[in-house]
Amino acid sequence: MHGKSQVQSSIFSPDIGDMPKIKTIHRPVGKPSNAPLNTSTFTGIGLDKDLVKHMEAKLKVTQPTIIQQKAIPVLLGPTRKVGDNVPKTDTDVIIQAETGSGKTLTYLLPIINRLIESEASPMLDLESKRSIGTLAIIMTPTRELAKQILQVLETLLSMPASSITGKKRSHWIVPGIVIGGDKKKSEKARLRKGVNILVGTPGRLLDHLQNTKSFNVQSLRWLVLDEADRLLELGFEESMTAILKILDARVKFAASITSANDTTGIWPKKRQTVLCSATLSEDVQRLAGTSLIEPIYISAQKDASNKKDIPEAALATAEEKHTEKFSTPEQLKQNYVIVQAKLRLVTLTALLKSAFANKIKGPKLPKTVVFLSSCDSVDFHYELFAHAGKETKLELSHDEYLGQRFEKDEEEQGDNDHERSPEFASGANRIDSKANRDEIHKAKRDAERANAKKTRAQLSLKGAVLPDVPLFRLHGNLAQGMRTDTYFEFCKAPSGVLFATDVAARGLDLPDVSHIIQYDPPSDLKDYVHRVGRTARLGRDGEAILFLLPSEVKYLELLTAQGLPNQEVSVTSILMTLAPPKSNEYQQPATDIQNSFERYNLHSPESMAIARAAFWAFVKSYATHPSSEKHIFHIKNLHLGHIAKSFALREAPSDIPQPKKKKVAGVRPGGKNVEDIDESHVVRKSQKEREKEERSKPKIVLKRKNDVSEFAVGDFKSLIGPVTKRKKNK
Ligand SMILES: Nc1ncnc2c1ncn2[C@@H]1O[C@H](COP(=O)(O)OP(=O)(O)OP(=O)(O)O)[C@@H](O)[C@H]1O
Repeated sequence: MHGKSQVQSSIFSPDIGDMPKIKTIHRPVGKPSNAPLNTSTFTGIGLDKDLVKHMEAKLKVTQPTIIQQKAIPVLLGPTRKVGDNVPKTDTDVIIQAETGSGKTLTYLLPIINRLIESEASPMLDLESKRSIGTLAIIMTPTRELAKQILQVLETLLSMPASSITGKKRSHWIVPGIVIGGDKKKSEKARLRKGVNILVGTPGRLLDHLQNTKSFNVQSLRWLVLDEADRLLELGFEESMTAILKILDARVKFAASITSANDTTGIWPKKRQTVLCSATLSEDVQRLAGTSLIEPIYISAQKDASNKKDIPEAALATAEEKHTEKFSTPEQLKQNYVIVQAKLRLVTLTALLKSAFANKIKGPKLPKTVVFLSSCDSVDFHYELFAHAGKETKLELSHDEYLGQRFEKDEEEQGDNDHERSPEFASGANRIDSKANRDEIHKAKRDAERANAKKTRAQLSLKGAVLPDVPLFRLHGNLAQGMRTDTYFEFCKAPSGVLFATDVAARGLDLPDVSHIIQYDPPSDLKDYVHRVGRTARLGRDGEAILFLLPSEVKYLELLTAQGLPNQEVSVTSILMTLAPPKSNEYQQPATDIQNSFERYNLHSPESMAIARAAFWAFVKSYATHPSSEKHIFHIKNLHLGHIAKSFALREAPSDIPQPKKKKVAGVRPGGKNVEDIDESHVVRKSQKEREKEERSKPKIVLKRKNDVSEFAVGDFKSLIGPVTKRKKNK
């Protein structure tokens, strides 16, 4: 693209005409549905007094939420005898509750409670405590979620001495973590010493089960699958099947342990498996196959399901009418906006600008997560918002720009050196050789790149587009250290924008997120629920908005069928926020923003390369929507020239990037583990396809139909599939 003169087209074109009218669910913002109840206490539902006191002091958690009230007594086991609904023996449990309703404490508290309860048992002497190995494993789909759970676990286990016995409680319970990206050697050493409650991601956990001899799981009593539907889905199937097989073979329960046997009666007699997610339904049993034994299903949903909100017409089949629908927090405001591709980028900018301009004066600072479909797109938007607007004004092609800059630099240099250099004084340097010019150019570009790399290695940046707003990014291609640090930094930040892939969609408890922007719709409907669930947590307010292209408007039907409420916001009302005070003129400011973004791309080969890679990643991830959504998301429906505009490119790039990934500071070179698979790279199947497949399989596995990796695609034709040619009449 460089060097070619490019046509700068307007982003505003005549009205796109009438849109099909889709019936959506209008639900007024309701009372918080995932907040703690004021009618119950933790001791009332059977938890140890010391543990409750400690939790109140450390986590400021005083009253249980609905799911905690329902599930904790069951998980505390039959010996506690709290409530009438506790089964007589420990059974497997499926827990389903809205995002941000405290599911982590729901399963952690009973496990810790049962461990500290048993510590007085003479059967569990100090020696056996040490040698007993891993008693609980908690599996999660992402490393950040594993770290978050470990943090909560460590906090809960830092209990002071008991007020009754004077002894320090829970000190013998050792928590630990095994995740991809961390050093295996140090994990091995910790496992050798003994980790009683282990949090991990499937790939690394399997690695240790296969290769770390000292990893003792013989006494395992709890296996928790957090975000279970995701773990039982595509991408994790091989690891999960292998893990369960190994655990089943190695866990020999009480028979192998003489001193710490089950006479205490406090721990489950055999392994208890707990599945947990906001998007689980009873049919997950079918996915989990033989790994669950007669599980009981505990849901936080009200008995009258939210199906009553769903227009009858949206429930297509009798089967669907009886299927549990997903639910989102009642206090969450959910909007959508239909935006033409050319206007996407300026609309996103307007939305962010207005959120930060208006709210910054309010009592609470805004904190926003923008979900994108690929790592490259995250990098592009992060870089763009961090650096655009700082460049010199430019209406030229890249080569013209460099040429002009060279002249300018020379003049500046000439001015500066005028007194010192006779050559400059005589103007001899102006007719410098081309070789010399190229050398200066190269040196300048190298310096620019070195600078850019330096800033990119930072965890957050501030740009000119959203002044004073720290910008973050999170995706699976970042180096692990940077991923972890960014996650913790964004948690701590009082305000900011996080550009992220679905790596941030599940389970992350990012404090005080006020806005969610789904700039690219998710490739799995369940992820819609998880993405919006990063806000409106634990009874707090929150707002989410979904961007749709005019050709994607039927996606609203899918949301409606799932009982997900949505209200339209017009694109004009968003762009209008760019207009100067007391004016309705928004087209010029929007055009200026678009132009400044395009100039930024033109200003260096590196920014251009990032934009082009993001463009192609977008197109490729578009191809990964499941077949049931192909009538909505099909590449044939995309106007590539307009999509290019949304990446601040003046034309759609004609070439597809080479398989070798560009090197960007902080980005991990090559090598993906299972848990790094970005959602965008996986072709998902429809519910029906999965069910059909599962019926024919006894096991946990779901086979990946077609893994479209970021670079697995050769050309545009291969993305849109085979085209049948008509035979020519001879
Ligand atoms: N009863 C409670 N009272 C106050 N705060 C709570 C309570 N239970 C949990 N929390 C806090 O609420 C936040 C959300 O909890 P958690 O991350 O477990 O939600 P979740 O249901 O697992 O969400 P997701 O489905 O998104 O994973 C955490 O910060 C947690 O400490």
